[in-house]
Amino acid sequence: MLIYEPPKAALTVPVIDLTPMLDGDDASQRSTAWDVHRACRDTGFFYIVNHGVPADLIERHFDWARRLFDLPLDRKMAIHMKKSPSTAGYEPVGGQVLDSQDDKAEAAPPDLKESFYCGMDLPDDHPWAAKRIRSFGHNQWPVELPGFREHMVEYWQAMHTLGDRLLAVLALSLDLPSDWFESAYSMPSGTVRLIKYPPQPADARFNQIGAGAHTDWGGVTILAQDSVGGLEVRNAASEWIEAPPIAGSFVINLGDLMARWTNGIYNSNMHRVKNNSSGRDRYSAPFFYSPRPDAVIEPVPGSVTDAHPSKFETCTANDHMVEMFRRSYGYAPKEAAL
Ligand SMILES: O=C(O)CCC(=O)C(=O)O
Ligand SMILES: [Fe+2]
Repeated sequence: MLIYEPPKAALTVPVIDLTPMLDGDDASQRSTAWDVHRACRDTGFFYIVNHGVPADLIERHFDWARRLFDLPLDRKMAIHMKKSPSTAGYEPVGGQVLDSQDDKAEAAPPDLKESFYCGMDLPDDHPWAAKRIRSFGHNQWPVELPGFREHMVEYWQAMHTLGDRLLAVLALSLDLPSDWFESAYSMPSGTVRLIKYPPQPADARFNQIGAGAHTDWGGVTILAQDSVGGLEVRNAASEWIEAPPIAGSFVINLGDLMARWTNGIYNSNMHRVKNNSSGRDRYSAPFFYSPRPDAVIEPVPGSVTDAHPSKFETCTANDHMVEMFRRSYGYAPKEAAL
C-alpha cells in the first residue's frame, strides 16, 4: 500500500494540440510527435486539445453517467459486473482496490468510487464474445434508461477513432511508421468506463481515497474529467502533482503494455484520485484502448540496445490484463482459451 501524501500544485502535465494530426503537414505532425515523445518519457501523461471529439458528445456522456448513478442501488446491482462473462456492468462502491499492483505489499483499503464498464457491443454468438474475454460483448444495459446503450456505442466509436489517431502519433514519436500499431489494434480491446466519486468522507479508513495509486494496465487511456478535480499523477521525480481539469481536453496516459512495448522508455505512470471538494460528486469517464488480447507484446524496434537491455518478459496483452484485474477485483473471469 502506498501512503497518501498531498500533491504539489505544479502544472507539469503538458497540453498538446492535436490539430496537426487532423490536417497538418509532415513537419507539424513530427513536431507534435516530438512533444508526445517527451511527455511519454517523462510523466507518461499529457492533455490533448483540438482532438476532434465534439463537445456535445462529451457533455451527453456525463449526463448519461449522472442518470445511471442516480438509479436506485438495487437497479444498479441488477447489472453487477459479476453477472457478465466479460465483466461488463456495474461496480458498487468498495468493489475495487486499485492500489494492488504489488501483491506482496500490505493490502490497501477499497476505493471510494462506483463505476460502470462496457466493452465492444457484440452479439453473444460473435466469435470474440464467445471467448468470454473482458471488453468483448456481454454488455449489460440499464433497462430504466432507454437511449443509454445507443449513446455508449456512439461514444465507443468516437474513442476508437481518437485512439487510432493517438496510436499514429505514438508510432511517429517512436520513429516508427504511423501505422505500426495497426495490426495489434485490429479487433482491439476498448472499454468505456463511467466513474462517480463522492466527496472524500471524514470517516474514510486510513489511506482510503477515491481511487488508490495505480498504473493503467493496457495501451492508452483517454480520460474525460468533469470540473471538480482530484486526479493526481506521479511526476518524473516521483512527486505527486495535480492534473486539474482543463475544459475541452482529454487526459491521455499510457498503460503498462505501452511501457512493455517500449522496453520502459515510455512510462506507464502511477496516478490516483481524491475528491477533496466540499459536497460535489466527481464524475470521470476513461476509455481504455488496448491491443487485441492475443497480441504478443515485445519491444518495438530500437528500444533494446546494449546500454538498455530488455526489461520485461514477453507476454500477451490478455495475460497481463487478466492478472491485473485479478489483483484489483480479487477474482478472475472464467475465459475460454484464446
Ligand atoms: O477518475 C479518474 O480521473 C481516473 C480514473 C482511473 O485512473 C482509472 O479508472 O483507471
Ligand atoms: Fe487509471
